[in-house]
Amino acid sequence: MNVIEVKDLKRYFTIYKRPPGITGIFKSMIKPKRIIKKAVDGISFNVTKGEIVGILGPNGAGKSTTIKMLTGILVPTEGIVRVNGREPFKNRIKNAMEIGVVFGQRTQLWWNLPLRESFDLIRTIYKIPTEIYNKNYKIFSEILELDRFIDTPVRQLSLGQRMRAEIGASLLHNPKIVFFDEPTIGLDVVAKQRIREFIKRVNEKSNVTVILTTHDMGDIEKLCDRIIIIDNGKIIYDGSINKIKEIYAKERVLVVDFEIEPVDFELTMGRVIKEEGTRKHILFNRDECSAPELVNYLSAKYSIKDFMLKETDIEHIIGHIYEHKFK
Ligand SMILES: Nc1ncnc2c1ncn2[C@@H]1O[C@H](COP(=O)(O)OP(=O)(O)OP(=O)(O)O)[C@@H](O)[C@H]1O
Repeated sequence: MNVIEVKDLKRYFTIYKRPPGITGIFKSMIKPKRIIKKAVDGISFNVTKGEIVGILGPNGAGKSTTIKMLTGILVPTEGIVRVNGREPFKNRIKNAMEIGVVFGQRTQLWWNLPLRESFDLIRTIYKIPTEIYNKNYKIFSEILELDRFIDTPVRQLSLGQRMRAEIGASLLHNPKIVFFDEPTIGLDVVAKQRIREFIKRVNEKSNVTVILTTHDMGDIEKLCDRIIIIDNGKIIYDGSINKIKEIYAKERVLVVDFEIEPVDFELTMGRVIKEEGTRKHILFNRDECSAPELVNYLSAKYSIKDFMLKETDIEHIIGHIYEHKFK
């Protein structure tokens, strides 16, 4: 069953550009220069109940704009968007009752109130029956350890504590779908793990559909069955992570430590994807050359201290897709 349906969805913004300098100010007063920014430019996808879908893309790709249309915050310029069978921007209140939303950079909690009172307000706003509230709070608190800071004002919470609180808060009313915009941004490794564990558990136990945007490949690998990659407002990949890995399975990375920084470094096979002092990460395709061939080539020209062969990880793969587009 599709809980989200998106068809040829577009959102354009009109931006007024002012030429530089004083003359620019006058010019823009007489005839402002209008530019249409196609933030989301005709995307289509469906999501079925219980899926965890990661929306990925470089900065400015259109991820947040997509989430904002799905949650009813933004009205689309064109196209169809349905969440739980409704158009979110037309049914904002009904929609809000059935979804949970966390924008990593913003808070839905009351800054000056202790967390407990923020939760109480959410219980009242969403009319959550006491029994459900108590049950959810108990489960969430166990994994997210909310009791440790439930009486602390939100403004005094650390980023990790606040994100645990935000994610717990977004699920108190048993939403069918949750939207997380960068839920682990700025968190340390342990806090990230705890949040991922929690999302996974709620998804498995309650079959909640999860849509998340992230730049963190750990979130993607640990959580998502499926990824949608957006670039320039268009979908360039929609499918499983495994499929992407298979496509890129022929690629390997040779990490080479040189004795000294090579002068006029040249490569006739593969390409450098990362440099750290005298260490270079060279990506090559096994169909085009073998690792020994590459090592022989390099050692004939430069002085090599050490080398190591690596599978391409998801971070490299996604970076590659962003740079070259998916074919
Ligand atoms: N209100 C707005 N007015 C004008 N342009 C906007 C507005 N909101 C977004 N944009 C533009 O639309 C494009 C997509 O923005 P969006 O925030 O959706 O990107 P994103 O993929 O979420 O990026 P990031 O990873 O940096 O958060 C960007 O070029 C952005 O500048």
